Amino acid sequence: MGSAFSVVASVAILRSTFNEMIPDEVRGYIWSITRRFSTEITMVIKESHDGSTNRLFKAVVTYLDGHALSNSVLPKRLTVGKNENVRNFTYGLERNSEIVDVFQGVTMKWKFNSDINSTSHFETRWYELKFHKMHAELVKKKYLVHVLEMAKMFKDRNRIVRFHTIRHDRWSSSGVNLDHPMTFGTLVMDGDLKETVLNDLDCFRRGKEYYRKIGKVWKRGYLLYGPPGTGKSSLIAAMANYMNYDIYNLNLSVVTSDSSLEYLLLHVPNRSILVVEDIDCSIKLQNRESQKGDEPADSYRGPQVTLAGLLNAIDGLLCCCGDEKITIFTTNYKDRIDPALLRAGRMDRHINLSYCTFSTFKQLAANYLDINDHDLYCHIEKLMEKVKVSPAEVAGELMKAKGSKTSLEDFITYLESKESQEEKSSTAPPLASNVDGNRPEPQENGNNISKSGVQDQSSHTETEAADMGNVGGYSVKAEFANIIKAIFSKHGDIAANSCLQSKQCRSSLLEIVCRIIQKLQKAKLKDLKETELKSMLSELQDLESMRLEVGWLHKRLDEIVEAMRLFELIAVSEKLSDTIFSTEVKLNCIYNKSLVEGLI
Ligand SMILES: Nc1ncnc2c1ncn2[C@@H]1O[C@H](COP(=O)(O)OP(=O)(O)OP(=O)(O)O)[C@@H](O)[C@H]1O
Repeated sequence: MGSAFSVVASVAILRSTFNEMIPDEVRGYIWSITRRFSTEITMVIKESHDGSTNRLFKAVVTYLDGHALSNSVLPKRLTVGKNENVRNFTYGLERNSEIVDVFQGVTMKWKFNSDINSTSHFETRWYELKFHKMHAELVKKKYLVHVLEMAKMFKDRNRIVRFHTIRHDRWSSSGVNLDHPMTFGTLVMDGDLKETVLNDLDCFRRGKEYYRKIGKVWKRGYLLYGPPGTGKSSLIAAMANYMNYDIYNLNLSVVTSDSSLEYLLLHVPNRSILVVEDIDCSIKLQNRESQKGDEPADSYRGPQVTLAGLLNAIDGLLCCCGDEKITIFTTNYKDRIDPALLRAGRMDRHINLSYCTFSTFKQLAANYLDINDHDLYCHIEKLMEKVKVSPAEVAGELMKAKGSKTSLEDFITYLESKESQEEKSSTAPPLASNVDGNRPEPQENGNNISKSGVQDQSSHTETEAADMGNVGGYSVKAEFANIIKAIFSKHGDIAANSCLQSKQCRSSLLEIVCRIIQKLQKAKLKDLKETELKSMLSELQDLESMRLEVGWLHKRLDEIVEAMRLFELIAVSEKLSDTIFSTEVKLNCIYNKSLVEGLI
């Protein structure tokens, strides 16, 4: 111990003697010689660069906090804090402290420095990055980019989702922290619906290159539908937390004009979720002209947004401005929504959230009561086959009492009283059942619920699949399931060799093929427009560049184009020769036939 002290003391004496005795210029020269033989390079990353804030400096702060300070041996001193808008504690280096990061097996030494100007008291801060000079290319080309990318990821992960509302036709300036506890861990869903939604979101998040490649705006639209209390708002919160996107709540009833709506939508930033709740109610707006006519001019206080305005604003925004945006519409009455709003490209996925099944009840009981099984479950299961009950109702009942047995008993009483109420109402004369007005019962599957009110579990599963079908492991809209089956049986799995790896992305490609087939199925040659054909052909080219085997469809489209041209020629020709006449007879066959005959 004593000898260690004497070594340190001698070094200190030597250093001060060196500094005092040797003039500045000579010292500088000696250091420059030493540096020449040094194997290390030092990069200095200052807080400001070329007179403006240095993005790299900010990224280093976040990177070291999120990566190096959590993965390496901690320095002896570090700073720690927690700001309002972040989820976790944030750590940083203290002045003059160092930390080592390892990237692709190479050691990167970071040091934080700061200096306070004695007159202006202005603090200058900078980081030093030291590495062996043989790794200079690695640092320049890869490591710094890695720091920037990781910092962005850590920042996104740590930020709290914010909720924005509208005030005077503008988004509230910074919104409020959402801090909603609902996650995909606590949200209960039937069957593999949760997994399907998660896969869809993952695929979307990773889809930047894919969307760019196929020339589409990077956006996704979801329609959540189902009776009240089945988890539509909860799913939105879970999605926002999962994606870490802010929510922009578009309450159409407070927007005063179509142009304000356009402005609002244009100012939804990237990586956000735009939510329009109860879209069926908002869509009544399209009739405001007629409402105005029925009422005195000054009594009309209704919203000023039209359906056309909404469609334009959504398409305008999504087609040209911004990236990575999700739009969600919710409704209790899917059949009341104008089909224009639901068409593919606007709402890509229709997700049906329905009444509780016994399986979802068990998930809720596990969440709320910490139990996985109970003697009373058998009785509950039988009752739930007869009584429709929403997750919100189950949650409400399970929260009432403390003990699990009491809770379950109370829940049974609740189900029994619902059952007897439903029996009474189903035996009541028709007039009596209409006494409460003519608002139909909300749809759980896009169809009216059966009169007896008994939840038919099998039809529930069937109709749920009506929105998300599964063919050969591909999750596609059920309306496309039969088309895909027909394609696969004639041409095999045309997506098997696609350059896209995930089934979810391949499913989206298959849906594009189905959409083309569907258009052809509906159209006759005389109705087809050249522009439509061109857009189908360019979609096919995109699909082929993704190595989808659609040559057979391409060939048919070429034939149709050819037939169209010939027919136009005939139509303009004044002199019909015999040959042309016989061609026309042939063409007329195509003209009146299904355009997909023999194709699949
Ligand atoms: N699927 C679910 N998983 C877990 N909890 C749920 C679920 N659905 C509903 N709940 C519980 O019920 C409450 C109300 O549900 P939520 O507001 O999400 O339903 P909703 O479908 O949006 O209803 P509404 O159509 O009336 O707006 C939630 O706060 C949550 O506690």
